[in-house]
Amino acid sequence: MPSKKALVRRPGPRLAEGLVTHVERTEVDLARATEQWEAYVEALRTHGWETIEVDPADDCPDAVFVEDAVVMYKNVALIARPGAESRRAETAGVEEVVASLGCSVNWVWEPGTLEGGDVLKIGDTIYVGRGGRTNAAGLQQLRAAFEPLGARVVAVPVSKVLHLKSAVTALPDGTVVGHIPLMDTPSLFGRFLHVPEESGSHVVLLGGDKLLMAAGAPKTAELFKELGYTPVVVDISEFERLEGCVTCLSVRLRDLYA
Ligand SMILES: NC(=O)NCCC[C@H](N)C(=O)O
Repeated sequence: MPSKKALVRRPGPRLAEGLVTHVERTEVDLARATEQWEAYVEALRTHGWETIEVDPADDCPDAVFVEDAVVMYKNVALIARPGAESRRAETAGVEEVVASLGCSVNWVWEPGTLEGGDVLKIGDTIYVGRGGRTNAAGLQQLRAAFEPLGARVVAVPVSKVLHLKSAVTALPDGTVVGHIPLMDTPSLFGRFLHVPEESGSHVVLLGGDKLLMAAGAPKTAELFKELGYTPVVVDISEFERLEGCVTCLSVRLRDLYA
């Protein structure tokens, strides 16, 4: 039965120490980030999502980017093993919540590494970025967990951005949207639409024609409007300083069994 729950995790006191890899470090304003996070959560709620707060992991500066800790497919949660060692302690709290929601739980094991930001699901096709945070063993373990359940896993090289979903996400009709300069191999995606801004590549499907997007992509929002979608815009500029995007601040649970 379709469910509309979303995991979120409040920004912790050490947010400003979060990792940066492909961007220069700039100062993060924690108070402003917290306001932006609250508005993000409110946007999910306004569009019918019941939000569930995962317990804080205050020693982990990047814990707010909760999508990296788990990958959901059907009722199965694959607990990630972050490629960034400083993020490994984030997964325990997420595991507890998905187990309490009745998910079947599976894990990525050493030597595998995998972060949820590298996983883009479009129906039963699961694109997995092989890049700085997800290695070949992690990818293979995801295949072993999900292919027997009916998924088709497509590996995608990622070298220019942090995660696959820093470069591409998908519209409700399955069209992949991305900003070509950030992509290694646009030709891997069957139906692809280039968008004019980097953060225009990031959409969270809220249901129906509603697309949650960052305020930093006004031209892309216009393009999506012309295609019949309704952008729901949130300012996440403090998270963008740490290479975060709208997708990484939540995990939507759409196929809970219970
Ligand atoms: N899925 C995502 O896009 N996650 C963003 C993670 C940003 C964090 N500063 C990191 O480098 O791990």
